[in-house]
Amino acid sequence: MTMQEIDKALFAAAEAVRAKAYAPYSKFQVGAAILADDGQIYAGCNVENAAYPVGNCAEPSAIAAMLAGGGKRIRRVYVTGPGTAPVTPCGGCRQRIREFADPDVEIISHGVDGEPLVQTLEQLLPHSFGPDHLKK
Ligand SMILES: O=c1ccn([C@H]2C[C@H](O)[C@@H](CO)O2)c(=O)[nH]1
Repeated sequence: MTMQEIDKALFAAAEAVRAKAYAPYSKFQVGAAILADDGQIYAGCNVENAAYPVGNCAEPSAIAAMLAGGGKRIRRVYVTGPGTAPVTPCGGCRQRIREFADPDVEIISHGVDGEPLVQTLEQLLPHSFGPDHLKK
């Protein structure tokens, strides 16, 4: 598969799961799709809650799907949401992606009425703290 075909598949997976997002409070449905080290695509949506702070973003849902499906490392991420502005992962999600991705992994942020924005994890989360820091 070419990179273009991979991104097309990631976009389609993010959009398919975004339609199922549970976002009755913000009405801001988000989908995230991960290409994992096993070659599979794993997707997840945001899941809000009446107790607002315990809702979760689409990215951790996709990470959970990856782990449940047998994937171990993140090779590429595609995030879709409403509007024209690129839907970039929030700070907490950048750190969650960091746990499973190398610094050069590209994250594509796409407000579906606008253009996709491609950035590396290093760009989104410079000088990050990660698992290596805990190794003696
Ligand atoms: O990258 C993002 C940004 C926002 N949201 C969700 C959280 C919340 O449910 C809604 C509005 O912030 O969008 C995500 O899932 N991922």
